[in-house]
Amino acid sequence: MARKFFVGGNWKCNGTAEEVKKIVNTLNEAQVPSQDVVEVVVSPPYVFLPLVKSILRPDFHVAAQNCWVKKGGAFTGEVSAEMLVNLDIPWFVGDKVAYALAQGLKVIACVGETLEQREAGSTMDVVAAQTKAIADRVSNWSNVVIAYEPVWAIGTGKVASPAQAQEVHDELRKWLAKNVSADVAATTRIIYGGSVNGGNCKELGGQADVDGFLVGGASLKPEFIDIIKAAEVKKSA
Ligand SMILES: O=C(CO)COP(=O)(O)O
Repeated sequence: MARKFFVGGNWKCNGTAEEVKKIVNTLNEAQVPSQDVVEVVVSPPYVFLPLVKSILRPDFHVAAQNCWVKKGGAFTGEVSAEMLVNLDIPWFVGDKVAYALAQGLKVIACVGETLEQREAGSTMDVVAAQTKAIADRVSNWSNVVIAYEPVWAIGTGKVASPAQAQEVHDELRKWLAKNVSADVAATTRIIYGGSVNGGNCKELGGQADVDGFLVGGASLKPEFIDIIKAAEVKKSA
């Protein structure tokens, strides 16, 4: 079974209500490949989640950025995973993966090495250890997308080369085959994150084991549409 391309836009801590409406308008007006070809998820800051959910085109979905790790209660400022489920927020991106998964949210789980770890040659050990920590908590792999996100490439403008991304994604898939199952390895989307933009997305997306992207800075700009369209490179692959 072919893996459907996945493009996540992680808005992090950005935007005013007006800016958010403008981004959503741009997304809503865009001509992009159909849902059969690409799955698109955007994660606005919490305060904008209901707004974005109410105005975003129905073929795109929203993700919450992180959640509280227990049931609700007297925890100032926290938002529990149960509240997200109650509001029909389907996706989650952040580091509280175990709790989000336990509540039935679909998660984008992030792994990746620092520059020091890459230079020391320990990328795969680091990625394997982080993936194991996630795998230990997953019972339903269809709810998981793994983002390999080298820390040194996040928000730096220093993107991994297509060969670097492919090498790590390939190794990560082999890890899944050995430690989880051949089926999970074949079907789990492994997406690349770290300074993806409209200029580098096609070459990265053309790599056999790059199943999409987790995009930060460029997801706030119109070039996010080009990144979504990079899904088309898989058609000719
Ligand atoms: O961290 C990221 C997405 O979660 C990547 O961010 P940038 O695309 O800004 O490097």
